[in-house]
Amino acid sequence: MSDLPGIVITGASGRMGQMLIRTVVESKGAKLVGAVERTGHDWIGQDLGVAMGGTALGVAVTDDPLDAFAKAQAVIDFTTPDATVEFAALAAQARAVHVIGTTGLEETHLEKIRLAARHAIVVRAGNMSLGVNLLVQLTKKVAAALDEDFDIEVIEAHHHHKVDAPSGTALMLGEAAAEGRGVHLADVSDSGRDGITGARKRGDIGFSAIRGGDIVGEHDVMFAGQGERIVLRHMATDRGIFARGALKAALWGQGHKPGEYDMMDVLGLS
Ligand SMILES: NC(=O)C1=CN([C@@H]2O[C@H](COP(=O)(O)OP(=O)(O)OC[C@H]3O[C@@H](n4cnc5c(N)ncnc54)[C@H](O)[C@@H]3O)[C@@H](O)[C@H]2O)C=CC1
Ligand SMILES: O=C(O)C1=N[C@H](C(=O)O)C[C@H](O)C1
Repeated sequence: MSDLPGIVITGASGRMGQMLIRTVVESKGAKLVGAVERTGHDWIGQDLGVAMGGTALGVAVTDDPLDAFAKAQAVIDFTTPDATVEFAALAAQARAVHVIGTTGLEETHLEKIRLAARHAIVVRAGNMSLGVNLLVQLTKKVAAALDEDFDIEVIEAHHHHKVDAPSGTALMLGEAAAEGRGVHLADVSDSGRDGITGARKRGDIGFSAIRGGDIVGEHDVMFAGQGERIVLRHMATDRGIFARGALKAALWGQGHKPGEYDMMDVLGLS
């Protein structure tokens, strides 16, 4: 057995789960030691490689997360908010780094993750790609340089399966714009325009969401002024960028102190 860090992937059959499995299996810096799916899923009990339509990987898919986490140094989790909260407590119990990519988390979920992070290393980000994390920094800078004569709009587009809006990335970008302006996003966020909304309020940060087809993830931050517009854009065309970022976070987390970190810490951008 190699002494590379052992990784468990939760939500193994999902769009991100399968991409993460391929990324870990191909990596020279980590080994796959477990795969978790929800109780009742067809893949439970099957060899993961076979379930994915390939050759056996020697890892059986399980619905017992604690048993899987106990064998791992890190858990990479792109599932649902309720599952992620459950996994946060179990990863802390197993002393495994918990990398959270799940979006759509509400304050009640975030509070439970914060509790787990008192005893565990948690790395959480609504987007694990290098490009988006750079875009967050750029957004903060441009927002700080411009005043409220420039209206800020965050426009995102995703595949038709996505269940949450605004996307986790759009919220990161909105937070960065608000921080650049020195305001709280909660005080200026406008995400539900429909009907007679009235004119745009000066200083608001607006969000629009497109859902369609197989769009992996696209984000624009628009600064719209009089006679000119600045648009910062990121386009994801391959989920591998998120999976590689998540694996980097799992390895970075080894040996760090308990606490909640993000990709800015991992990428050295903070
Ligand atoms: N932070 C980032 O860079 C990115 C985040 N995401 C987020 O990751 C999440 C998952 O996205 P997708 O893979 O597209 O969704 P998906 O629906 O394809 O996959 C989710 C998987 O989680 C499984 N699952 C649900 N409850 C479970 C439980 N209790 N135990 C074990 N498995 C469970 C489902 O069966 C499914 O296989 C979403 O919140 C999405 O927004 C997606 C891409 C990048
Ligand atoms: O659900 C997705 O697919 C994605 N979710 C993340 C988000 O909510 O921003 C990241 C990426 O855009 C893909």
